[in-house]
Amino acid sequence: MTDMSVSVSSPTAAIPSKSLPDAPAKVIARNLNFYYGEHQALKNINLSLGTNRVTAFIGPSGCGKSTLLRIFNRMYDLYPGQRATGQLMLDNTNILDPKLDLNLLRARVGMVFQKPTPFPMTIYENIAFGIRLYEKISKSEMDDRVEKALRGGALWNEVKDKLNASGLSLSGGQQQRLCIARTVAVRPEVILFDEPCSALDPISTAKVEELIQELSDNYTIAIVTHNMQQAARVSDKTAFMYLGELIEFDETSKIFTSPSDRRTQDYITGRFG
Ligand SMILES: Nc1ncnc2c1ncn2[C@@H]1O[C@H](COP(=O)(O)OP(=O)(O)OP(=O)(O)O)[C@@H](O)[C@H]1O
Repeated sequence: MTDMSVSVSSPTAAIPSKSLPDAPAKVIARNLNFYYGEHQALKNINLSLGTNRVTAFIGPSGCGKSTLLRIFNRMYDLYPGQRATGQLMLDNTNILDPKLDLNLLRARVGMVFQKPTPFPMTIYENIAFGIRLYEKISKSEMDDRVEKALRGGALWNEVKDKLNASGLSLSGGQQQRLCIARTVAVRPEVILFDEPCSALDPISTAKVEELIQELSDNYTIAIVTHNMQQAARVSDKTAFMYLGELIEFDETSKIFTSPSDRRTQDYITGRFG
């Protein structure tokens, strides 16, 4: 771990906490474009997500961060008129292949949304439900998997005595950790976080950030955030996007201390966005 001092005078930048060696790519985007009907929302994106690394996506509202995240698990497929071109590889799988089994893709690439969205069922069932979609296992194996997932979501100690209570009875921060546990339960390889803390208080935010760092031991993570400090705290690499383009993509410490592009510097120092 290398602590870097922030050389850019900034109201928003924080001290990047880690600098790890490059990891092999888990996801690679080459000349990736995305269209909402006629509107081109992403222009020629080239980047890779390192295996078991955290990649943060930052940039002003409307620059295409969520659009990019939603391509990684083909979420856009649910909506007519939306299409991607170019290449997007998950290991040797072409994510954009029209013949791809989307259920399997979404088991490999899980997603946690901005607003906690537990299913209206018990805490136990919130976890078991997703596992049952993919696997047939005994009750005792399921009990085990549910416990492991809730531990993975850093929630087990808080809910172990009330697994039959409704997921909706939990606090917002607990609900978000339940959603993370639910995602982890199906053993994905990649986890996408779309502004996962924007509805949470600072204590819950800290817990989720800590959890994201722990999860990066075993999962490749992409996170969209408006919070500069959060990007600096949790990510290894940061991508700055602007008007549908990837402007700069580098080590998080580099982006927050000596960005190469003027627009990145202006954004992280709060001059626009
Ligand atoms: N369903 C949609 N139909 C048409 N255009 C859309 C749709 N969703 C997003 N867009 C447009 O695509 C562009 C990128 O939007 P996107 O939501 O990806 O940006 P973002 O960087 O995630 O923004 P924010 O930080 O506000 O969430 C914007 O110009 C937006 O208006």
